[in-house]
Amino acid sequence: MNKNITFLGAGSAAEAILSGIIKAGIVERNRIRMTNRNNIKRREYLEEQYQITCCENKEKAVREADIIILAMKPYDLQESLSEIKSYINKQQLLISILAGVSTETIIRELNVSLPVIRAMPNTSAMVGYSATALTKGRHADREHMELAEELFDTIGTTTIVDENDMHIVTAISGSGPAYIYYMVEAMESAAIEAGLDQKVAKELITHTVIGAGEMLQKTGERADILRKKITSPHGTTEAGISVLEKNHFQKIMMDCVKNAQQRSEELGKG
Ligand SMILES: NC(=O)C1=CN([C@@H]2O[C@H](COP(=O)(O)OP(=O)(O)OC[C@H]3O[C@@H](n4cnc5c(N)ncnc54)[C@H](OP(=O)(O)O)[C@@H]3O)[C@@H](O)[C@H]2O)C=CC1
Ligand SMILES: O=C(O)[C@@H]1CCC=N1
Repeated sequence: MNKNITFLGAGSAAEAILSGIIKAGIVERNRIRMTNRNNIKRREYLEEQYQITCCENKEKAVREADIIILAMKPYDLQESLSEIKSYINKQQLLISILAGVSTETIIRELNVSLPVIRAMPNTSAMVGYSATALTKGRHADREHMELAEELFDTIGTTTIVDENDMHIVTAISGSGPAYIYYMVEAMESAAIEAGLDQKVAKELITHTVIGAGEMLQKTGERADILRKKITSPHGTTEAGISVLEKNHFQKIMMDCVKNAQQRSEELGKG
């Protein structure tokens, strides 16, 4: 990809994407720039770790970019856009990964008919497994979307969705890895409490999660069917699941997703 890419924001989401892009080798390192608000140590770490250019000067980084990736927190958006507003031009593509924030909000804040793509990746980008959802703003065309797909395909899968669906998408695949990690934390605690070595527990649980994911993908079976195949009558799985059922685990998970979705909606309102 013969494009200069500038990240505005150098936190965990930006690093996950950066790391995936670099591993894929789709963009030369000297074409990638990263800026943040003021954390110099973070910029030094990223420069050393990835051999890219990190800078404080946003003007040069933005003016020379073909693709600008917004990766700051939603509440830092206004300040960030006001800093770069005068350096942006319509030939550039702006990709926002901000939870909740619509393409219209960005277009309005910039007051320019700029192509904007909204993306919701997740941190599994770091290992090439992001499930990224993409949607385009009103000034973006097919070519812009294809460019965004080309970029995000290097860090996992891409799915085009309606912008109205971005809140629920953020709740399931943006935040989703955290729910899995939370469950893994509890499984590890139970294993250690039962006397299992921590390393052994981690190894077994990690492969269990990977295996379950692969089963969902490769068999194409519904989750409830796969679950039932493990649940022998009067067996251990039934005993375990009965506690989840008694404690309304599925309702809790649904509430968890709904709350995340609502939070995305709130973030979008500013
Ligand atoms: N974490 C995740 O799993 C995912 C996050 N997202 C989205 O990505 C965004 C970033 O999240 P995350 O990486 O977790 O957050 P972090 O807090 O880790 O990073 C935020 C970054 O934004 C920088 N920043 C703040 N203000 C400005 C500014 N004015 N100009 C340039 N950079 C600025 C910060 O710099 P400094 O440190 O100097 O203050 C920091 O590098 C959020 O909008 C989130 O919704 C999307 C998908 C997944
Ligand atoms: O927690 C957040 O707000 C971000 C968006 C999706 C994942 N992390």
